[in-house]
Amino acid sequence: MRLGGRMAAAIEVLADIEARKRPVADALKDWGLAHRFAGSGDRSAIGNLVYDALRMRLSHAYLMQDDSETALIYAVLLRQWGFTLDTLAAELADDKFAPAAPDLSGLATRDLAEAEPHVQGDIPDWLVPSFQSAFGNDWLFEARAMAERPTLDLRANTLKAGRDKVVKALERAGATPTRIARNGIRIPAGDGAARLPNVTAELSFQKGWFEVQDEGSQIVADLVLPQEGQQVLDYCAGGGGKTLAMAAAMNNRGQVHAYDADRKRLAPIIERLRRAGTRNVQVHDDVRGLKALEGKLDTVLVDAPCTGTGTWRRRPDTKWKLTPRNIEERLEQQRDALSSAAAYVRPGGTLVYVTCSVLPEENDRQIARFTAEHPDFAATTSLDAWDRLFAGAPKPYSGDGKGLTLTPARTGTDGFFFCRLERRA
Ligand SMILES: C[S@@+](CC[C@H](N)C(=O)[O-])C[C@H]1O[C@@H](n2cnc3c(N)ncnc32)[C@H](O)[C@@H]1O
Repeated sequence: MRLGGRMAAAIEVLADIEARKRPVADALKDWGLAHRFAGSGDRSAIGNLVYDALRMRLSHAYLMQDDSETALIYAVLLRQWGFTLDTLAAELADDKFAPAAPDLSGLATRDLAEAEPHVQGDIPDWLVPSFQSAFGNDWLFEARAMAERPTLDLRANTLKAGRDKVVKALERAGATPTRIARNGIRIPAGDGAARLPNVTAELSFQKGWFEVQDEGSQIVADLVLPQEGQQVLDYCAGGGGKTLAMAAAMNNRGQVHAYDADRKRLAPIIERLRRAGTRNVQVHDDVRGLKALEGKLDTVLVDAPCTGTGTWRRRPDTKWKLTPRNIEERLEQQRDALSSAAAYVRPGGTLVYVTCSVLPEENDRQIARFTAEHPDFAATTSLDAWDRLFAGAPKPYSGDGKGLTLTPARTGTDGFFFCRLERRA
């Protein structure tokens, strides 16, 4: 397919997402199934157009004075993919599938600096106060970085292979060590139609040498500081991203109990543990199986259900679907998960709270509420652990050194919040 056909396909997919309120991945997959002539390069270029359009939907619409799918896709090419009006016109000149160009004059005449701040930052207007509260004067800079394409991050599984070995195995894909996480590997996002390599098809992946995991997720798993021989509970284990990282950090010694209230989310963990060569993880899909652990564990991690604002780069559609009610629901779920999980921490043990959100409601304020309701727990500093583990690395946001917030702009990762609490002995 040429560019015009890819643009037309992206417009069709965007319209489908809007009309049927569908997840992007589902809409793209269906388009691929209905258009089997499209090759993998076409499909990933169409995916890039769709995701890029969603990341910067508001600012594109403002400059184009038009929020139609066609206007958004033209804006992607002219604002994000490096085309000029002339090079784009030349590229589409004899392409019969190219969608008719909308009015493009606004790109030259309108000034984004005159738009409302939330339009400049490509975030919903009602979230501006939360962003201001989280980042102060940096909020717009932070919001903009959340509208960029993310890198593909991997974690070397030290039970099977060191980072250097994985970097070498993935040299062709442009893999390099990450800046902060000690076992992290990064593959650049690429520009325009560039396709990310399918790393899970690599033999080294099948052999368990690495996992796909954002660097921020690796960092927070490291900050849990799981020690060899300890008893750890991953109370919201999901598919096991952090379970696997902690089990490897513990060098297969001690025990990680992995539990999730949702069996379907937990299911992939079995195959992942097998591939990774992990031998110190016990998976629980029934909370009754945790009864004997009450008050006994050294460390309990609550990687809480959250709005996922920290992952907007990867799932930009969720940015526009989020409602205040969703936040309220998540706050309740977080509160439940935290107070249930706290029961498993031994006196003198540690409770760790993590979200992949940057909203203070879900982070510092949730911790303040928890400690007010549970006076036997106190938040402790984590900045010293950060300095010890990641000396010389950029630092996360932190008002008091206790709650740490990672962001695309600050740490070059997805957005994450981390806070360690100690239970009085
Ligand atoms: C952010 S995800 C976990 C991601 C996972 N830790 C990882 O690193 O891949 C949050 C998980 O919490 C689970 N969850 C929500 N409420 C829970 C509760 N009250 N008890 C246990 N798990 C819960 C959800 O099913 C979901 O899988």
